Formats: sequence, C-alpha cells, structure tokens
Amino acid sequence: MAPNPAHTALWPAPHASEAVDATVHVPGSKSVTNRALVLASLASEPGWLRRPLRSRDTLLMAGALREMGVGIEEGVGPDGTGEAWRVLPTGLRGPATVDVGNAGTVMRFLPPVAALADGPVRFDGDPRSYERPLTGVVDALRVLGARIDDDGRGALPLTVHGGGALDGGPVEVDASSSSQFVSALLLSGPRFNQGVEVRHTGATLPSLPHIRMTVDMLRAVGAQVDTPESGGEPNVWRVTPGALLGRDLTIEPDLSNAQPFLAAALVTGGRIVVPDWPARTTQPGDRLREIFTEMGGSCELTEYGLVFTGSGTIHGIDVDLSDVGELTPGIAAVAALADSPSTLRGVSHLRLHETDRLAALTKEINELGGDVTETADGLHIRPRRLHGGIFHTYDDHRMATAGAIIGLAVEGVQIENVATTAKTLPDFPDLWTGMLGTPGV
Ligand SMILES: O=C(O)C1=C[C@@H](OP(=O)(O)O)[C@@H](O)[C@H](O)C1
Ligand SMILES: C=C(OP(=O)(O)O)C(=O)O
Repeated sequence: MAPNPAHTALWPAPHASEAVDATVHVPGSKSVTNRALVLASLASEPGWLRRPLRSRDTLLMAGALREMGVGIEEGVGPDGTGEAWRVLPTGLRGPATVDVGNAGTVMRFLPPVAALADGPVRFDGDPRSYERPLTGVVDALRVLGARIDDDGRGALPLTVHGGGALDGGPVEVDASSSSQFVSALLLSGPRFNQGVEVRHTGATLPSLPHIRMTVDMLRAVGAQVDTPESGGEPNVWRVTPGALLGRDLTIEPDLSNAQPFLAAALVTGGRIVVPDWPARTTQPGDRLREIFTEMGGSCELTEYGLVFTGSGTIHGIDVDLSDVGELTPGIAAVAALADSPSTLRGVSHLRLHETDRLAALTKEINELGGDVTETADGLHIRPRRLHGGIFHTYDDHRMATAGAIIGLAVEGVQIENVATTAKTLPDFPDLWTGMLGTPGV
C-alpha cells in the first residue's frame, strides 16, 4: 500500500526568534469530554456538554454512541451562549459498529456500555489499537456476565454481544497497564444490575488522577461511589446501581494540551496566559504548575486563568510521572534543552500508548544529537547541543507537540505528520503559529 501522504508530510517547526508573549485559548479536555459523553448517554434524562472538545478522539466517541442509538445534537447551550452538544439518551441498541481509531478512552470505556445494548456491537480501530492493552476490560466484563467474541487475545477487534442488561457485581482487574480499565468499569457501573466493585490486583496503578476524574464525574451525575480515599479498602472502588442525572456541564480546557504552550514560555523565557485554568481539577495537567516551576518557570493562578513565565533558564528534573504519564513527551522535550540532566520515572506503561513513547522519544531526540537512554521505567536525558532534522511522530499527537517544543530552540526541525495532533488538538499548528505571531502555514 502506498503511504498516506499526510503521514509523511513534513511541517517546518517554527523557531522562536524572541520570547513568546501570548494568550492561548486551549480547547476542551479530551478526558472530561469523553467521560461526559458516556455518562450523559447512560443518564435517564437529557443533558448538555458545553465547550466540548471536537477532535478525532471525541468525535469517535460521539459517533460510536450515536451508532448505539444515543442522540447527540449540535447546538448552543441552554442559555443561548457557546457551542454545545445536547445528549439525548435512549435504550442502547445493537447491531452497531464502533471505530475506536487509536483512542484509549473509546476502546476501553465503550465495551461496558455495549454490554448494555440490545444486540451485538462490533469494535475495530487503527492497527495500533490491536496492540494496546484491553484484556483487563474484556476479562472483567465476562466475569460480570457479558458475552464477548475476540480472537483469544482479549484485544481488538472484538464483538460485545449486548444483552440489554448486565449482572455486574465484584470483579478483579490488573490495571497496571492502563488506569482506563478501572475507569471503564466504574463509568457504566451504575447501570449494572448489582453495580460494580472493582478490585485492582496489579503491583502498580498509573494515572490515578484520571480515576479520580472518573469518580468525581460519576458523583456529579448522582452516582454513589466508594473509593480508597473515602475510607474504603486500598485499590477497591464500589459503584452502587442507580439512575444518572442529565447535567449541564461546561468542559474545562485540556491542561495536558496546554503543555506545549507553557513549555514555549519556559524554552524562550517568555510568558503564556491560559484563560479558564480551573482552580480545582482532577486533570493531570494541573501538575505542570509544579513540574515546570521546578524546571525554571513561575506561575500565578488568577481568576482569569494561569499566567506562566519562563526565566530563560531550564533546569533538569528527577520526577516520578506515574500519575501524569501523558505529560512525559512534553517534559522530555523540555528536559532535552535544560542545563542539567533529568530522570523521568514510573512510566513503563507508556510503551503501550499511541506508540512506544519511551523508544520513540529516545530515538527522535538522539537523532537530533541528543543523549537519551531508556530505563526500565522511564528515561535518562542528558542535554546536549541539538541540531535540525526530521522528528518522526509515529501517529502520536504528543510526539508531534514534543517535536514542536524542541523546534522553538533548535533551527531546522521538521515534524512528520503534524496532522496527527488532530487526535486531541486539531487546531495545534494554528494555535502554535498564532502564539509566535507568525503567519499560519
Ligand atoms: O482516562 C483517561 O482519560 C486517560 C488515562 C490515562 O491512560 P493510561 O492510564 O492508560 O495511561 C492517560 O494516559 C490518557 O491520556 C487518558
Ligand atoms: C495516552 C493517551 O491517550 P489515550 O490512551 O486516551 O488514547 C494520551 O492522550 O496521551
């Protein structure tokens, strides 16, 4: 097959000739939008999502739910302002086919929803989706009463034979390869006949803030959830069966997608303002305030949003990123430009993300002259003078934004397939050139 030209196209990453000074309106959170779509679809009354993210991952989620019979209409919010989605839940139906693309949230959150449909739901996706871990969800659903046909690996492609209802109850799952296994079972849990009790049995559990996000959002629509933090057993989450409310929810900006812009302030010694940065949030990107401050910046959270200022100096960092793994590519890019070495730990599960992110970051930074080595659970990064070249992205949105960060400081960096940022941030090239005050390309 001839390569898709979009996948090999090269984008000259803009080089910053001066310090950035810009306000960047970052679109809505992928993780919040896709949870909100699932919860609104499982509710017993209509709901609104205001300022939803419209990107490949969220459009795939909305498309899949529509396939199963949910009404998701474009509109303006109930007060007449702002773009919104109106979600009209109905009885979930099969037969249906779901394209998960390479969206972890779609491939993990929807099989439990499909188990509630009244017929078969076929799941397929990008080639990479076949390699990403799913067995925790598949095995757990079988224990909870679902019938699933797969090729014996517990991976995509597969068919969930929805029976109109699911028993639910207690289940063990090893979620060390993805927190999304736990989130997936909890999100649909209120609709299972007995609710669900999820016990994580693995040695480690990545991305805990994302599980807290699931719990918070479930509680906001009326679900009763017991967690380790609310006095329950360690590694056990319990969801009581019950109806979910339809809500009017405004989606927060995606703080992980704010990362490249904050990094631009750090790398150029400039200033970036991100309006509507929430004062309280479960998004892992909020940790950037602390991590990028330790790396040399400073920030102020005002009522308007976050003001982040670089000092012109970037320090290396030794940090456990297990809670915030999706921030690793951007932190690695900044670390490659720092004045001292960095060690990024706790992220072995990134080998099974959109691509093997540890291998990809090592190879691509080293091909620009860097000195990165992979460890068992992360990266050692020793900054060296970098030079231009092609930064391959392996269909990974966060590889593309990581390459753009390096391109600010290093002339002649070309990003392969910058269009892959459409997974979560379709406007990236325009936002980036707009931030720099350069014409869009
Ligand atoms: O639940 C979510 O919305 C997410 C959880 C995390 O997944 P893993 O636990 O698989 O890393 C994160 O990396 C991903 O980008 C989004
Ligand atoms: C890992 C990521 O995505 P997902 O697992 O939701 O596909 C990410 O966005 O960095």
